Amino acid sequence: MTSLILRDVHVTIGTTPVVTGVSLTAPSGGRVGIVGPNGSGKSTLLRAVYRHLPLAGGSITVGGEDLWALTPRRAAQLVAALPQETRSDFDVTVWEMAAMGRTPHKRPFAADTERDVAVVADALAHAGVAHLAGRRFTTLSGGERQRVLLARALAQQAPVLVLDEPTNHLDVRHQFDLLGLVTSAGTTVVAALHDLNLAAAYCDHVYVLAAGRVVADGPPYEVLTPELVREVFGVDAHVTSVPGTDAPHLILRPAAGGPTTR
Ligand SMILES: Nc1ncnc2c1ncn2[C@@H]1O[C@H](COP(=O)(O)OP(=O)(O)OP(=O)(O)O)[C@@H](O)[C@H]1O
Repeated sequence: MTSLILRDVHVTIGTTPVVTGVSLTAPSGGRVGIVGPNGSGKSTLLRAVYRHLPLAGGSITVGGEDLWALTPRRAAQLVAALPQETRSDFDVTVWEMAAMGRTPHKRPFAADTERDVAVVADALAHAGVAHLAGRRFTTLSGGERQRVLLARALAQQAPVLVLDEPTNHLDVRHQFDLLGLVTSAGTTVVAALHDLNLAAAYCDHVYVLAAGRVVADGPPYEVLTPELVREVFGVDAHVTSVPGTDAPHLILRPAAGGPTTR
């Protein structure tokens, strides 16, 4: 089991500081949500965690190891990602796309072992896309692609899973299926989510980003208050609870008196 700890992380794009001093802890097996308005830096932060963007300051440790000091192969053994956008012009089959998740566990150009084949088959089945295994990835719908990319991430068998808007493109049932699947496996999960109710239902800790900084964090019922939602998102929220749980449920509506801007 593996924790993920970000300390005072800064990420700069070009000359623009986009993430400015974010500290975040995902304990081993924890389910951490990142919410925040468009452009608040969620994807940029997660890109630093799956090493697509370098740190301009701070540190990220995975299971106590300095993520940015690891080889790419070792880092990919520890952190798997479902990014928000992935090139969709890969002319590969669904099976081949999911099998890419095995790369960090294999020698270059090595053939798949029986175990690789079993892991890929299992990942496709869990993501609900085993029936698509022979299809070209480019011919899939947006939601089908998303689930195949989830299968690729699952096949990676990393103890930390980073999800950037994983429910984009998914119908409601598949939203529940995906989040239920990734949050029930004991994996450490960090997910950027736009849907506050999904964040509340599936995460045990939520970080709220605004303008590249954490403005609040804690259990969803402590953090996702009407005051915070109004302040950060500029909308009104009525908070109820999901029966039988301590997860808040937000009924959102346009702010009385018009939108506020940040
Ligand atoms: N390659 C880039 N070049 C210039 N600016 C960028 C680049 N990538 C991101 N940004 C800017 O950085 C800021 C944060 O973007 P980011 O994608 O991290 O936000 P986000 O919180 O994930 O937003 P969203 O909810 O819209 O997905 C935005 O203002 C964005 O325009």
